[in-house]
Amino acid sequence: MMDGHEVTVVDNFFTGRKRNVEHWIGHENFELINHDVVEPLYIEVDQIYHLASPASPPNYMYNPIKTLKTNTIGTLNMLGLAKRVGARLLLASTSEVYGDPEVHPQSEDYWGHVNPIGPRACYDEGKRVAETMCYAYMKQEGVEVRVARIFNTFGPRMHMNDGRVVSNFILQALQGEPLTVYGSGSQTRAFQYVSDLVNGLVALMNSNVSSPVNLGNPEEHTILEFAQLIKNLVGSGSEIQFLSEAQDDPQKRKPDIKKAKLMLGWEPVVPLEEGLNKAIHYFRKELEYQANNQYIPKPKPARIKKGRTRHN
Ligand SMILES: O=c1ccn([C@@H]2O[C@H](COP(=O)(O)OP(=O)(O)O[C@H]3OC[C@@H](O)[C@H](O)[C@H]3O)[C@@H](O)[C@H]2O)c(=O)[nH]1
Repeated sequence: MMDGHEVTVVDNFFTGRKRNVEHWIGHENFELINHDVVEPLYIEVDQIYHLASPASPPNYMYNPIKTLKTNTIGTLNMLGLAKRVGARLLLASTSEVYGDPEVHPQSEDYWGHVNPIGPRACYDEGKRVAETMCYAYMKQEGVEVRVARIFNTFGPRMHMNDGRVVSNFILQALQGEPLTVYGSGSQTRAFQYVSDLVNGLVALMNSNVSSPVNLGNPEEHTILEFAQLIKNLVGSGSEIQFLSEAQDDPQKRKPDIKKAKLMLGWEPVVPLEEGLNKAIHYFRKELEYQANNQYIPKPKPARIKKGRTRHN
């Protein structure tokens, strides 16, 4: 919008919130539509960032059929829209297409190791078939597609109840509650800050690279190291609590970003601690906001019917 583009945001608010975009409402280049991409959408656009789908494991597992519909029917609808209006479509795919990887770090030519009937399948397989659909539309219909395989990302405006590890640990540390580590904590992840991802998505959309590109920060940590880091940054006395391991949890994950560096001239620039401090600041404010804006329903006073005076 700041570059002069007109932006239409389409959201069904399943995991998104109007508060996240309220500062744009009224801007001449901004429009917000409450719509679910599982239903067809008729608008005129020249670029489509197809970001729909819950991305947090507890959210996408909450209603796996809906997750599948969003990633299959929703993707078909967005590709149909792209075909009709001649728009370019960028699919937000995921590092989860690599499943519990047997290759480390993961580069784009790795086909992945996914359990097609496990609890994560609605998302992993949903995104895999969404990629397949993109390339079918590209080959058969000439639709221009871009595919970003997004690795773990965090930042301000994540939902408090998102359920992913960064928001969970920060909120737990801020509230003095135990940091919940699933399994031994030896599994690894690499976290990128949201502004790096946004820059990568825009660079990919405007590039001529139609094959999949990893977007992530390659700095890898174990989840236990990560819990300790967040505890220190918050200055929290919270304990670390070990809970049972999540089923099919990928044991290691780290992006190989050579392709993004070479073909997009992109790489993450926000250091982990700087990004985490921004997220911590945001969640501190959110907790204050929540404490001051609790909606406490007041019981309605009983309606007393005016009695009629009976005259005999
Ligand atoms: O409270 C928690 C939450 C999570 N974890 C662990 O932390 C690791 C990261 O878990 P998250 O839920 O944040 O995210 P995951 O890496 O499992 O999945 C994510 O991967 C990449 C994206 O495409 C997706 O948005 C998301 O599915 C996992 O090993 C998980 O078991 C905890 O130890 N404690």
